[in-house]
Amino acid sequence: MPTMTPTPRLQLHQITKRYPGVLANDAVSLQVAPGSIHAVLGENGAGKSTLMKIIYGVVAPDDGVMLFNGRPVHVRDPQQARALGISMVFQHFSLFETLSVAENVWLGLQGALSLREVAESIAVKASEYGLDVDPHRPVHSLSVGERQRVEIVRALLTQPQLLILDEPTSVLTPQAVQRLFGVLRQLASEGCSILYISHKLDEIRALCDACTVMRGGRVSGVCDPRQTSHAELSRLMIGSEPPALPPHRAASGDVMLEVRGLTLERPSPYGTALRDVALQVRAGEIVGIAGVSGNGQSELLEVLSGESTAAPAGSIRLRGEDIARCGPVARRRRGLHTAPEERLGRAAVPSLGLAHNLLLTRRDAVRRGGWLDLKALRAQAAALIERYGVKAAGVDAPAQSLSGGNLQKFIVGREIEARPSVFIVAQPTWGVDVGAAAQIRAQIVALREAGCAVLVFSEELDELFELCDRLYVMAQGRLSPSLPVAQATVEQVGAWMAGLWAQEAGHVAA
Ligand SMILES: Nc1ncnc2c1ncn2[C@@H]1O[C@H](COP(=O)(O)OP(=O)(O)OP(=O)(O)O)[C@@H](O)[C@H]1O
Repeated sequence: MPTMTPTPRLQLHQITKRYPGVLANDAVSLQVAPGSIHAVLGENGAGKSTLMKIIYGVVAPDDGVMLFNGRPVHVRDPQQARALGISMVFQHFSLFETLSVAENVWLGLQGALSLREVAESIAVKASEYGLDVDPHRPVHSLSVGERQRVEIVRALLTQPQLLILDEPTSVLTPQAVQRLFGVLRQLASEGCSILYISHKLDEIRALCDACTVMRGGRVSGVCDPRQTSHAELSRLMIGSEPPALPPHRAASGDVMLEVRGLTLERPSPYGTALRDVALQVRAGEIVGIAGVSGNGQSELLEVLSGESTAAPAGSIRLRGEDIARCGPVARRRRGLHTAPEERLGRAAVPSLGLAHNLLLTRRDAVRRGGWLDLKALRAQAAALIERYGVKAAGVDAPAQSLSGGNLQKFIVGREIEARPSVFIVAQPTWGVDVGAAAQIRAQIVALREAGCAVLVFSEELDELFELCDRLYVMAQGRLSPSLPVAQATVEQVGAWMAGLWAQEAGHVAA
């Protein structure tokens, strides 16, 4: 007898995947209808990315069956997945740094088109979906947000029947998120199914028509997110609602970090020049830098962390001392710690164990004469893993074996635990589940309460409004005047993100 429902686009039965020490997927079953936008929700390390990689042929399951359009398939590699009509946008990008956007995409298409044709189709696709991507830019010059747009355009170019997105909006602005949702709804209405991994419950409820929740490698629930409240989703995922932030304390202290007259030519032809940037961060306050990525944030972050020492002498002061020409080690010695936005590569050595990754910025286990106290180092890593709820096979688990959110918790924790007097962090809760995000924010607030001066770069306005006492907005290499969060509105900050603060003379607060 013919069935009333259409053949599912994707069916997974009892998919199991073991890694040393963890059962990443434990008999997972999941079904996605044609044209459905299906959310996969779960705390960090729940097994979402592993499951998606199995569907896309990056990881082979130990057990289980996959059907695509009703037919059993064994997807051996991503090339075969794409041939079937499955495309994926990864959480960690897979672009070659030294190549241009078009060259990267062209490589993936295996010579089906000329490079010029690829560049043209990228430009067409990008403008069709309102994604700002220049095919000729070299990838190394792109910010994280820009790279993500490239990945999305690249996936769309393959005309997928099933598109997998692993936290696609984590670095997009609110406007760009809305545009992306428009794109995804359009794709779905054309019959393309979408698997959508996200930690943002509001997005899932606004976008998705089905939701599979995972916990500890298993499916812990299936629901219609449009009919499920924020609190219920939270509970399904982490067993409770995330705690609210402790209240703000009023007084702030001395100026700890001061930037004045910071003008800097662009470090590469595609970088952003900094123009007369000025900011202050006082002890006991959290100051945010809002703005769309690619507007000079990475350049500012580099000169603040000491990764670049190109800032003019006297333009960056720590407690009044000129540190513009100090490297990162000298800055850390003076109490300034930075957690950059790119976790794998800049903040962690992917192949190195977690304990050894502590050594990148922490010297607590280094004894006189450079002797390394391995026992102390491992104990330090173990304590961090425990305190921040990092899911990892142990202190020697290589950084690259951690799920995105868990590595994030480890790195942010590593810097917070250093008890810095000035802490600079970019996208502190990128890819982190709601429970862990609340925990990281609470730790940042605790740092402030202990008198630390905190500077947070984030593209998430909600996060900045929740965390910060004051905000600056960055646009085209310039920094707006500072704005107390209590007086700021999303609309105003949005307008400032387009560089429009100059027109609001008189509105400026100190
Ligand atoms: N290559 C690997 N080697 C060893 N363990 C791995 C590997 N990849 C993933 N794991 C482990 O499998 C588990 C599931 O990880 P996965 O990346 O699928 O989680 P996730 O739900 O996507 O998390 P997140 O939200 O943080 O991205 C984690 O405990 C992780 O440490």
